[in-house]
Amino acid sequence: MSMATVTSARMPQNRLFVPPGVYRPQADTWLLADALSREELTPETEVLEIGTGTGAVALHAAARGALVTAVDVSWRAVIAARVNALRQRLALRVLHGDFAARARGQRFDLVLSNPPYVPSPHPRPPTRGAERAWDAGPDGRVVIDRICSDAASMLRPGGVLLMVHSGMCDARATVRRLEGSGLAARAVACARVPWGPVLRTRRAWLEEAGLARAGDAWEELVVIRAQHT
Ligand SMILES: C[S@@+](CC[C@H](N)C(=O)[O-])C[C@H]1O[C@@H](n2cnc3c(N)ncnc32)[C@H](O)[C@@H]1O
Repeated sequence: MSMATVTSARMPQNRLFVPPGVYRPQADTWLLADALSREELTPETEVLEIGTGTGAVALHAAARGALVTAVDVSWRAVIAARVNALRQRLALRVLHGDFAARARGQRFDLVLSNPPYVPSPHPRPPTRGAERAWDAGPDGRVVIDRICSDAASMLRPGGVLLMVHSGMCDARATVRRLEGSGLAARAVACARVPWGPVLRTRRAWLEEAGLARAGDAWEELVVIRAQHT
């Protein structure tokens, strides 16, 4: 597994429309995009991006010719992704809603996600507001666990899930869960990034919850790749 230098070199970030309340693409976005760059895509490859935000990663796949569907619970994100697709003249189907409801009954060759993964003192993730992009319950795994549970049914045989999340929310548990549903899973990339403002404001709670040690200032991001056998 390589420790990546995360760059936005492959992504036209300056051309992205990022309205207030929509997740601004950052290190985790680029790490997922880098992992995506290593996957083979053809015009027949059907891709689903769960939690598309601005559509940055989905558009990266669309620019390589894949047939891409993106889904997000946030209407603002849906509109941003549609605007960004129009601006870049790329075909992208953007659906509003929870991924499980919108992907039900469909199978994809590639499922991508940079889901909410920040541990939060609140027992349940928020149902509205910008925090929906990062807050994921006390262990940071509420959405990750749901994606793990649904991965096998969303993928075609041979299909691949690429999911990025924080080392703080137990990447090994993700690998175990995915393997438990019959997928071959491993970490394929990681990057160390400085704590952002959300983690910094939660320092006392994270330390008390045993998710961080005093003085921690760097977070490890991990991309898990899981293949349907
Ligand atoms: C960390 S942001 C990632 C955005 C974008 N993919 C990126 O990497 O820049 C997570 C996104 O997931 C969306 N989201 C959260 N829960 C979701 C769910 N259950 N179904 C679909 N989208 C969800 C949020 O609204 C947010 O846009």
